[in-house]
Amino acid sequence: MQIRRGQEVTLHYPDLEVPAGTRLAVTGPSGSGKTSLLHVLAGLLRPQAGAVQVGGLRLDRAPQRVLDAYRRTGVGYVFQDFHLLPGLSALENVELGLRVAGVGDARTRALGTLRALGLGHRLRHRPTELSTGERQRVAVARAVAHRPGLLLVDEPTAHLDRARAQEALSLLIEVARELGSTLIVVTHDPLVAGQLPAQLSLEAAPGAGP
Ligand SMILES: Nc1ncnc2c1ncn2[C@@H]1O[C@H](COP(=O)(O)OP(=O)(O)OP(=O)(O)O)[C@@H](O)[C@H]1O
Repeated sequence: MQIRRGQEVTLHYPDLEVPAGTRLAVTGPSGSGKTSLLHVLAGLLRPQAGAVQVGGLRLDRAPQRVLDAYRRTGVGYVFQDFHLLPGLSALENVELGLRVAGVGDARTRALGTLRALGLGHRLRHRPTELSTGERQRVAVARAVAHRPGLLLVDEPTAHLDRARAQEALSLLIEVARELGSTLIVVTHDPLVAGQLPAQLSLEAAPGAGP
C-alpha cells in the first residue's frame, strides 16, 4: 500500500495480513507513517495505491458513505491527545460517541462503560477537571462503548509515567480481549511493543522525518 502525504512524502507499507483478534504493535521512526496507517485503517484516509481490507470491506474503494458508516460503527480510535470535547462531561463525551454510532440507549451504555473502566466517580467532570490518566480512560471508554471490531490506539503511553503507562496498556489489552476486538497500537516505547504478541516495524520514509 502507498499513501501520499502533502507534495513530498509518499509512504510505502509492506503487505501484511492481520487475523481478527490479533494484538499488534506498530513501531518505527518518527515520520515513518505509523499514524497515517491508523488513519487508513480508520477510514479517514485513502491510499493512492494498493488494497486495504478489513473484514469483507475494501477500504480503498468503498463508497464514502460506506466508509463513514464503517468508521462510526466498526472502529474505536484512541487519539494520542485524546480529542475529548472540552465543553462536555466525561459521560456526555462517551454518550455522544454512541449516538454517532447509532447505538440505542446511549446514556445507559455510556454509564456502564465508564463505570467498568473505573470512572464512576468522574462522570460529570469535564476533561480539564480530570488527570491525564483519567482523560485517557474516558477516551478509551468512548472508543470501545459501541463495541467495535477494530480498536486503534495512537501512542497510549506518551503522556504517562511508567506505572500509569503499564496500567493503560493492560487496560487496552483487557478491553480488546473482552470485546474480541483486533487491537492495533502505535508506539515508540519498546516496553509497550514488547507486550503485544505481533509486531509491524515500519522503515523511515524517504524524504520524511528530521
Ligand atoms: N496531513 C498531512 N499533510 C501532509 N503531510 C502529512 C500529514 N500528516 C502526516 N504527514 C507527513 O507524513 C509523514 C508520516 O507522518 P505520520 O504522522 O504518519 O508518521 P509517524 O510515524 O506517526 O510519526 P510520529 O512518530 O512522529 O508521530 C510525515 O513526514 C508527516 O510530516
